[in-house]
Amino acid sequence: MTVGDWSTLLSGIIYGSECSSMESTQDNGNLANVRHIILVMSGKGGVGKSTLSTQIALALRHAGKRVGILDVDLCGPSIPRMLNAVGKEVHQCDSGWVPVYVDQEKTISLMSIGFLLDGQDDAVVWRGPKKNAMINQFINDVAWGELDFLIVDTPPGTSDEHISTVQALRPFKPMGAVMVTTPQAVAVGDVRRELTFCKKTGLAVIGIVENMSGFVCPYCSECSNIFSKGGGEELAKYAGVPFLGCVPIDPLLSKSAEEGKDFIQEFPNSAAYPALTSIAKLILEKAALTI
Ligand SMILES: Nc1ncnc2c1ncn2[C@@H]1O[C@H](COP(=O)(O)OP(=O)(O)OP(=O)(O)O)[C@@H](O)[C@H]1O
Ligand code: SF4
Repeated sequence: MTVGDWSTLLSGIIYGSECSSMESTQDNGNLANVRHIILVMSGKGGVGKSTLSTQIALALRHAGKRVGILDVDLCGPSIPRMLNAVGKEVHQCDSGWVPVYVDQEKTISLMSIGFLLDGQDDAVVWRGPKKNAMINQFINDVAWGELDFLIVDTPPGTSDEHISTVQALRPFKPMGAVMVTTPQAVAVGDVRRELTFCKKTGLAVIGIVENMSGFVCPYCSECSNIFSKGGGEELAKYAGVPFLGCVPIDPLLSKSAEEGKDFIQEFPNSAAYPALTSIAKLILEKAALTI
């Protein structure tokens, strides 16, 4: 299926000439100039994959990197809202779709099915083959231009979307997956299954993040472990993969996600800031090793 076929199927794509600076190397495709591809995954829904994808991207961007985000959560695309990009339009050029630039400097770009739907209440009610075709289009036909990092936000579980994403990315040798869990045993169990998925599909695991790991009181800085603590670190030890850190529950983080604010820039003194920037730093160190 060609780009043109999809553009008649889905509204919201504008034909334009915005991509003069982003022509891809014809031989290698649109990901030719993307240095590191990172998937953000979890066996469980609602654990903070999109939040972490967004914040890791912002932290890498504030570290001076060019970053793209690909939202392959077809049924629940939440990143446009988190980056204040709802209602923006995807354009089309000779080499494919031009992603939406979130900032004026064009250092952070985003592609999401959210940009292709008529309205915010539209639902994607597709069977596997159509979802797979869409994911292949997202991976092969978005003209990302030069990026240091492409962060791929995935839906929960180990479904068709995951298999298609990993298969389509394989030729581009992704750096690996960041696994997100919450501290509870049920979430940790689901992430254990996700680790098995990575093993079976040959996807490296960059490390595990424990999100919503305690609540730091803004008044006295006391940490209450609302959902228990330590499940992520234990799982990392058990699986023999790096533990990337604990991100606490931070009301400023959820408020920023709701309002599309740049949390990393606006709240450097908040509870979640040190953990998020430390995760980005670990990713940068790991990327330096794999250049
Ligand atoms: N550390 C945190 N502190 C406070 N709120 C958080 C934190 N992490 C995530 N949230 C909030 O939890 C909710 C779910 O997060 P998010 O949408 O990122 O999860 P998800 O795993 O991507 O969900 P889905 O499985 O639906 O894709 C959001 O409202 C988000 O703002
Ligand atoms: S953590 Fe401390 S300041 Fe916060 S509500 Fe409890 S007692 Fe009060």
